[in-house]
Amino acid sequence: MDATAQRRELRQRLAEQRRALSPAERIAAAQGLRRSLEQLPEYFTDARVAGYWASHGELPLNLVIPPLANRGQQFLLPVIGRGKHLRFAPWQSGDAVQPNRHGIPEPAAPGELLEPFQLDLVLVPLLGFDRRGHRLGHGGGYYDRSFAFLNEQVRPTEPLLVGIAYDFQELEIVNKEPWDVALDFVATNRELIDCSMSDPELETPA
Ligand SMILES: Nc1nc2c(c(=O)[nH]1)N(C=O)[C@@H](CNc1ccc(C(=O)N[C@@H](CCC(=O)O)C(=O)O)cc1)CN2
Ligand SMILES: Nc1ncnc2c1ncn2[C@@H]1O[C@H](COP(=O)(O)OP(=O)(O)OP(=O)(O)O)[C@@H](O)[C@H]1O
Repeated sequence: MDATAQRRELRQRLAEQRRALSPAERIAAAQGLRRSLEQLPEYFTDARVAGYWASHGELPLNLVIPPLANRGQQFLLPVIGRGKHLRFAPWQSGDAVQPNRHGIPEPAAPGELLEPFQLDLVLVPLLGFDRRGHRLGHGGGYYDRSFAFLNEQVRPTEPLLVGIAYDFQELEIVNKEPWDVALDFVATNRELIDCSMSDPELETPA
């Protein structure tokens, strides 16, 4: 099996595993995720926090989003733009949404669209991750394209990228492609992982 077929099979296995969770497991995970994010000071202080509308069995952010508004922080959802670039629209509970081309809700009539560099903290959806912060997504390359500018900067910087995942989405090694943008942290239902602290032994030789 070639590398592309392997990646496809891995994506399928991870997506199925996620979809097979019971409602009780999903609720428990959402509570665990909130506790993990509460370990991250930026979650309490950053002015502009982007997330996602959970679909395909993704870990729900519904316990993570409401406290932001209470603290006066802005929450934003991704909007698919031209050339597979993401922009981000402020969204509050009750604001109208409409499905994008993948069937995922996005703000229907955004008053304002922010560019990725204008964000402070981004909660990034993913299918698989490793402790170095390498990420396996749905294969659309949306996040890699939109945050490619971070690869020319010393990390961590703003925006801070925090992958959001169930613990079983952790992989030993996610092979890095040249265009991949690494995550600074991963927050799971069990822990907050600081990817800059990852064991250098895990680094693949150049
Ligand atoms: N909740 C959420 N919103 C998001 C993302 C995400 O991963 N999760 N994205 C992250 O990039 C962007 C949308 N990208 C997506 C890319 C592919 C698929 C998808 O369903 N792909 C199919 C296979 C490809 C296809 O035929 O479209 C699949 O995985 O079954 C969904 C979203 C922006 N919004
Ligand atoms: N900065 C970039 N410029 C041009 N093409 C890119 C860039 N980043 C990614 N791509 C393209 O997007 C495709 C998908 O990339 P990849 O498999 O890493 O997506 P992903 O991170 O899994 O998806 P997503 O970010 O949507 O969740 C790649 O085949 C690559 O050609």
